[in-house]
Parts: sequence; structure tokens; C-alpha cells
Amino acid sequence: MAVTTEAKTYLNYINGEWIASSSEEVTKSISPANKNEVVGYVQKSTKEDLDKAVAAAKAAQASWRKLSGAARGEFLYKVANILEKNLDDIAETMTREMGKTLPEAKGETARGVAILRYYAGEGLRKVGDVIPSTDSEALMFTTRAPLGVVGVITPWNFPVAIPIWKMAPALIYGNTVVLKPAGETVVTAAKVIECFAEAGLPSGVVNMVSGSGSVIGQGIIDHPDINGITFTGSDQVGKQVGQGALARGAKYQLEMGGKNPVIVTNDADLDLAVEATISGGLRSTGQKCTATSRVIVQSGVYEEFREKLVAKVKELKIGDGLEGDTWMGPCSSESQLNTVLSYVEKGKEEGAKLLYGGEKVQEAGLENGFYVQPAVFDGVTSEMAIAQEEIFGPVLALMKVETIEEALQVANDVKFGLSASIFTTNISNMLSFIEDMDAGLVRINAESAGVELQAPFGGMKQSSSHSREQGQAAIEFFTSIKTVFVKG
Ligand SMILES: NC(=O)C1=CN([C@@H]2O[C@H](COP(=O)(O)OP(=O)(O)OC[C@H]3O[C@@H](n4cnc5c(N)ncnc54)[C@H](OP(=O)(O)O)[C@@H]3O)[C@@H](O)[C@H]2O)C=CC1
Ligand SMILES: O=C(O)CCC(=O)C(=O)O
Repeated sequence: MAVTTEAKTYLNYINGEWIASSSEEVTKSISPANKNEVVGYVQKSTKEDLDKAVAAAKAAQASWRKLSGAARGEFLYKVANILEKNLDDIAETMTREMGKTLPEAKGETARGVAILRYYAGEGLRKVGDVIPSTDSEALMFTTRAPLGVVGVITPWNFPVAIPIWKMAPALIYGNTVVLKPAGETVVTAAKVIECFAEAGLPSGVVNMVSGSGSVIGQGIIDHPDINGITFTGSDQVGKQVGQGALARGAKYQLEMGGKNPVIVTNDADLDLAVEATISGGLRSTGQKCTATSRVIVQSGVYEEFREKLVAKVKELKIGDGLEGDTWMGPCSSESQLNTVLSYVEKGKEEGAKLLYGGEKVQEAGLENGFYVQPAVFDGVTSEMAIAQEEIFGPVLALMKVETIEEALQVANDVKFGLSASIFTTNISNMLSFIEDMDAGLVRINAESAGVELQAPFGGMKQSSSHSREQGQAAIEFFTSIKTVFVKG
């Protein structure tokens, strides 16, 4: 393919080397802020490339697992320092490649640094327990073994943090990895992998192969030498990953969609609730699995809340994420933009009232980007698609309820259960919410998005495979428990 701009070509990283795909084909990674801007050219890899990466990861695993946890941790500290040194460049690449604002991209990259340091420290923490045996002369304890080669399939919405929160625990517990980053954000992923390369990890411990989901993603699902697969992305692909892994006996972990509610009660601090609804629902252009999408408000404050919310949403500045005054960037791709626009139409057809936004931005200077105005719908009811399906865009659905019981019933009336928040000053409302809300992450007087790296993260119902990522919970997926019985 002819390269028509100055944009650089990014290679696969296999067995410690940067190499081109055997297909000899590349694809363009474009900027969602301006579809005519090429961020880079990336490899359109083949099954043969994946096989090489898996073979390298398999060969490297035996000696990587034999290192002490402390020695593996030293490598992760080095990667963290290199990522920190390159933070500005990587964050800017992220903004150019998927559109989130530069401060958000910097925050995410700094989070990647912190995650690496957290898991580097895990190398010195305990991995097992001593359990009393019924035989008084025996010693019984648990230890943990790595899975082997882990396939990492990641989305485009957190192109630095998600690969790192999967790879860092995989590595510290003695696994080797093959990363398949999302097609939209391969350049950002390649710059993250450059940090691992510069840190001098042994060849084959970390590998990256870019390419389509149907070839490289499916290849990871089917590969007999991949022992575990960790995935974040859509509900539909997640289920394919789970079924494929189960069919060949591989371990899997899935983080998928959300349809996250915020409940605002009659006694809430309304200004705080408005701020948090906007931040939770519209930051990153609503493209977070933890984003607020349903706003369930008690009737006593409904009108006042609605008025304050719409007034603030109208003030948000939409633009290129690299510009200092931009609050919300574009959707990450044309297909995400079209998904948002089609849900806005569906909402109108179903009888919800569009109070504001929901149109493609036509402003001069933004016409070549995938920009959409944030949308606020009024009078949304549970049976509507905009109240049930993950839109993954800046669309807020207002729903009126009378009581806290009704609020919880509406909040739980979806197939997902990832995150949820409530704004209330009443302790019994808080306790009912903690007890009865079916979500893996429940937050009181705080927005629904915002995950802390040291705490378990994952969803209930169809939001995940019921496993948890991050914090010490990660050890459960990336290792197997071995029970040891010793008799002298
Ligand atoms: N929970 C979350 O954090 C996320 C949820 N989503 C949801 O998914 C929707 C679509 O986004 P999209 O990016 O298409 O999400 P996908 O689920 O398609 O993509 C996630 C990852 O899976 C890969 N993949 C795609 N098809 C397969 C396959 N058959 N086998 C294995 N891996 C595959 C993708 O590769 P490739 O990029 O090459 O297609 C990407 O690396 C969004 O609108 C949103 O609703 C999306 C991203 C994150
Ligand atoms: O809210 C966050 O910080 C993390 C969200 C997330 O994991 C996702 O969108 O995939």
C-alpha cells in the first residue's frame, strides 16, 4: 500500500523484535478529530504472525516464571519509569488517535504508570496460605502457578490503562503475553509496548500483534498454546471469546458492557449531582463502560434537576481534544458516531423527548471529525432501547420515579450490572442502595465512572464473566492455586 503522508509505520513486536507482518500489508490509523489526518500505518497481521508471537511467548515462559517475583517486579518498575518519561508523547498520541481530551489522556497514562508500580510491588507479596492438615505430622499450604501464555484482547477506549491493567498482573505472576490491541488505537499501543522493549524484558515475554478482530482476535481464542484470555470490549464479542475459550478448556475473563444508572433523590445536593452526571456521562464522549447513561430522578426534584442539567450541558465546549479549551472530543470512529446518531433517532421514534443535542456537529473546522453534540432525553421509560442498550456515546436518558424503591427497581431493570451511583444525603437511602443495587461498583455521592487501580473491578449480571480485575483480585485470574501437602 502506498504511504502518502509523513506518518510513520508501526510494526508488530514479536520475540523482542519489531517486525512487519507476513501479509506485507498495512492499514491507516486515522484521527477521529479529522479523518484526513493519518496518525500512523499499522500491520494487518496474519495467523502466521500470531503463531510466531505465541511460539515466542511459550518459549520465554519457562525462564520468566523461574525468576523471583522481585526480579519480575524490577522490570515493571523500569517500564513504569520509561512510560512516565514518555507520558506527554503517549498521551498526545492517544488524543490524536481516539479523540479523548489531552488532560484525560495524560491522566490515563499516569494511571498506567501507577498500575505498573502497584503490580511491581505485588512481586513481594504473599501468594498462599498455610492450612492446618488433619495429619499432625504434615505441612499443608497453597501456592500459585502462572497460567502460561495469556492472550490480551483490548478495546480502544482506554488504550493505555486497559492493556497495562491486564499485562502487568499477567507478567508479575509469571505469565508471558500476546497483546492484540483494538484496531483504532494500534499506534498508542505500539508506543506502550516500546516502553516494555526499552526496559529490556527478556525476548518473547511481551509480544504485540495488530490486525483484525476476526483474524488475530479469533486466532487468540482458538490457539491451542494460549492458556488464558483476558478481554474487554463489547457484549457480543465477549460472549464469543468465552464460548471459544470454554470449548478448548482455556481460562477466560471478560469485561463487557454497562448501562449504568445514577439515582438522584429528593434530598440530594443537586449541584453536585448535576456535575457528577455530566462528568460520569459525557467525559471521554461517553465512551466508558462505567459511563452514566440512565439518570433516575425522584419527582420532587425532577424539574429543577432537569433544568440545571440541560443548562450545564449546553455550555460544554466540543472540539479537538488537543485544544486547551475543549471539554469533549469526538467519537472515536465514524461507526461510533453513527451508532450514537442511530440511538438518538431510535429514542425519538420510541417517544422520548430530545431536550438538547444529538446532532452531528457541522461547525467550521470540525466538519471532518466524528463530533456529536451531547444529547439529553426526557421522559424515558424502561422498555425503550435507549434505556436498555449500551450506546457508548454522550447520551443521557432522564427517567422520573416517585420512591427510592421504584428508583432501585428501574436501576436494576437491565441486563447489565457494572457500576451505579446515588446522590442522597439520607443514610437509609444509601444503605438500601448498597444492599439492593445489582452492580459490581456502587458509588455514593460520586459519579459512576472512576475506577481505582488497587480495588477489584468488574460487573454483575451480563457485564462480566463474574471475575474481577485490578487490585489483588487480579491474582485469581492470572494464576491457578496449587495445594501442597508435605509429609517428612
Ligand atoms: N466495555 C468496554 O469497555 C467497551 C465496550 N465496547 C462496546 O462495544 C461496542 C463496539 O466497539 P468495538 O470496538 O467494535 O468492540 P469489540 O468488542 O468489537 O472490540 C474489542 C476488542 O475485541 C476485538 N475483536 C473484534 N472481533 C473479535 C473476534 N471475533 N474475536 C476476538 N476479538 C475480536 C477487537 O478488535 P478490532 O478492534 O480489530 O475489531 C478489539 O480488540 C461499543 O459501541 C461499546 O458498546 C467497546 C469498547 C470497550
Ligand atoms: O471508569 C473507568 O475508569 C474505567 C472504565 C473502563 O474500564 C472501561 O470503560 O472499559
